Amino acid sequence: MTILDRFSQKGRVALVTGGGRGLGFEIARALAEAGAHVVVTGRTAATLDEAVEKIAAAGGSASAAAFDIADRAAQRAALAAIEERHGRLDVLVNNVGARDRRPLSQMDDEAIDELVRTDFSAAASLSRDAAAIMMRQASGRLIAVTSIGGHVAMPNDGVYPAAKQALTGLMRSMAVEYGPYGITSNAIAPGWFATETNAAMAANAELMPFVRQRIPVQRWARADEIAGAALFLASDAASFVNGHVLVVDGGMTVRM
Ligand SMILES: NC(=O)c1ccc[n+]([C@@H]2O[C@H](COP(=O)([O-])OP(=O)(O)OC[C@H]3O[C@@H](n4cnc5c(N)ncnc54)[C@H](O)[C@@H]3O)[C@@H](O)[C@H]2O)c1
Ligand SMILES: O=C(O)[C@H](O)[C@@H](O)[C@H](O)[C@H](O)CO
Repeated sequence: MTILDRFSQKGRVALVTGGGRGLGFEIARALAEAGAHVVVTGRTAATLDEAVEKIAAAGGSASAAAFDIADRAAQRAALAAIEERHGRLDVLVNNVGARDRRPLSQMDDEAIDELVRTDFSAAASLSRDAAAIMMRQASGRLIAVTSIGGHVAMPNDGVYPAAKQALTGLMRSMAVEYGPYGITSNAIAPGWFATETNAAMAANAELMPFVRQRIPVQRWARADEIAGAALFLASDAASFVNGHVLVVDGGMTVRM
């Protein structure tokens, strides 16, 4: 077996939440290109169908499951369908993350709860139920897409960084709890990526002096620059990497 073989996802089944667009789509595309069957989830069936078509057109294998990530019954149904159809689940990427760019002082109780439910609690229940399948196989990969938000905080960004840090803490607990069962848990913490959701900010020329000053590589990341980190953590090449946060931010958080 060569080192490149250790990156292969052949014969594996992966579930990528929020895989219809943005970073989730790039992660799904990479896992499929490496040989996995990838199930992408999200709320909009048409977006997911388009993602599945793109992956299939490139020779990959994918299917879609449309549901709100916070809907626990729908989560369980999606996992049951994967078990029934494929008999296994090798990789879970908790990529869904809602954004609420408001200071805490402007967020009411419902807004706080909703953000935590979507960005943290949904990943906790889905990971628990996915890990139950992975424990029966004695192998699996749990990957959380967190953020540099929380390592550092932006003004007017009240709760999102806290939800992402909660997800980081969960990843570490899972690394300890599930490590004995052959399941690794890791996080990817992206910096500033020019995905659809950031399109207006990425196109804003007034922000570029800040970007050049704060990000050592002096630019926004392309969405596909997340893919290598995800494939690595999902692969046998990362078999002894457990409980790690892989920061992908062009050096933004290490700059004084
Ligand atoms: N783009 C960045 O710069 C950046 C930086 C750090 C972290 N992140 C994180 O990376 C992840 C992907 O970000 P992105 O830029 O691709 O954003 P995005 O908004 O395009 O992706 C989020 C995905 O999750 C889905 N989603 C959101 N709420 C959902 C819900 N309640 N139920 C089901 N699906 C839901 C969206 O439809 C979308 O497919 C997020 O967790 C985000 O917090 C992004
Ligand atoms: O943690 C995050 O999700 C990121 O920081 C993103 O929100 C953006 O890249 C940044 O805020 C600039 O728009």
